[in-house]
Amino acid sequence: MAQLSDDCFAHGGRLMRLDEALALLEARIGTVSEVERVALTDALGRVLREDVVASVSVPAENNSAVDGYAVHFADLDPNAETRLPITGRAAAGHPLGRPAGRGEAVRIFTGALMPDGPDTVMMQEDCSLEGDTVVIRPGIKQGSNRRLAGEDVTAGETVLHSGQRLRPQDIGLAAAAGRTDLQVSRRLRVALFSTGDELQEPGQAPKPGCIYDSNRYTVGALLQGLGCRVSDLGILPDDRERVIAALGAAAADHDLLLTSGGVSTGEEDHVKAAVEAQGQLHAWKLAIKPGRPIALGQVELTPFVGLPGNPVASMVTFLAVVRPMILRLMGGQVEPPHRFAVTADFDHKKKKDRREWVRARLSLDGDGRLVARKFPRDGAGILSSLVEADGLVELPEDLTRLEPGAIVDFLPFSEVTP
Ligand SMILES: Nc1nc2c(c(=O)[nH]1)N[C@H]1C(S)=C(S)[C@@H](COP(=O)(O)OP(=O)(O)OC[C@H]3O[C@@H](n4cnc5c(N)ncnc54)[C@H](O)[C@@H]3O)O[C@H]1N2
Ligand code: MOO
Repeated sequence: MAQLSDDCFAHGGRLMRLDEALALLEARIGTVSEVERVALTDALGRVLREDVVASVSVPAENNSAVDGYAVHFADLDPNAETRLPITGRAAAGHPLGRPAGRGEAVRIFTGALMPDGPDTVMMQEDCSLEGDTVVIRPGIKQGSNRRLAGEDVTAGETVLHSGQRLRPQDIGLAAAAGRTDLQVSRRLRVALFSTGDELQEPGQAPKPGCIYDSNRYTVGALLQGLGCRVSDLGILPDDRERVIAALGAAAADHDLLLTSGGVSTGEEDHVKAAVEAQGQLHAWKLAIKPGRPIALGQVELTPFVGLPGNPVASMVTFLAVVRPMILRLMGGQVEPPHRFAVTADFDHKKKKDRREWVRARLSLDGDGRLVARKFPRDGAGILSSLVEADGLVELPEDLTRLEPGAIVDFLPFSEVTP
């Protein structure tokens, strides 16, 4: 289960660009090798670990796309009404059972097998009936309203690729292609802790100077959204021996250890010492805002990530760094999430060489353009700003000044959270 080489996160200590951090992680983190077979009903969100080849064509045979009448196009008068006798009936799952010859019209329903012979289907709204005769207006094209065998999927075609995270439509296509189960990465086992003497469990009577632990809930939910099996190991006490024991025990049966808090200076931090006692720890300073300090390391050969304690920093750093890392561990394709061009309605000054994300809400302006409005309070501790926002305006490293009206990249939360 070793996904790491020894001391793989070593880095010089200077401010690191996000691209550099991601490239380093990509180079040094491997994929958890174990896979499992799951029923299609359990496959949502899992990372596919096989190519799926269709065993059948979809549709398997030519069928009708509408309710109407199947006819031979050659029987239709291009300039005048055509009258044809209705000689049979084909419904979905109930084929005509014989070829239909020239001069016949077969009553047909959506999804019904096209009888041998007819090549065109007249929609019933475009016909009228005179007893058992259908009256067809001129003007239809040959082959209309017919779905051809294999027009969706051809037998033997690869319809899904190893590394995809399975969405509802992917699972539907696997079913259409004849599959009942899929080979996926086994769930990643992630141990999640919070650290900090000021933290209390929600529900406890509030103590002076304390706050309720929110990061463990935000990060736990992000992990669940990625399909991880999360071991919620609570708030770590400020007791070095217990932290060493807790991290050591978790390393034995988890693929990733995740904490939040205590990564900036680390003086009072037993987590740092506990990781170092059993592996290595490297404090990275990323050229990003919010976020910046992040600790990467390993306990034995299990990767360890210490997220910054500030709630906004912890979620944003998770999305920017830990999410791609988890996708990689799961064997998923790590493609950058889609950003969308929107108009900024705010001005913003920023430091050069730093990637910044501004929490923003989208609305339509009078001209129908999508406009990103900045959330007024932008501290790294303002968790409500993430709740109010639809996503993040992403400002690149080389930008120093943003003027209202500028076109910016918008990263909706829906691209990176469940
Ligand atoms: N002298 C310096 N001070 C700070 C620096 C720095 O470089 N030099 N960096 C700042 C930045 S940026 C951040 S982010 C924080 C990171 O601090 P830590 O990761 O060490 O986190 P803590 O000090 O433990 O906590 C920071 C803040 O977040 C609150 N917190 C922590 N855990 C949770 C939790 N589970 N749920 C909710 N809130 C949490 C904690 O109470 C603190 O208010 O450091 C800056 N300072
Ligand atoms: O990581 Mo810190 O948020 O920039 O406060």
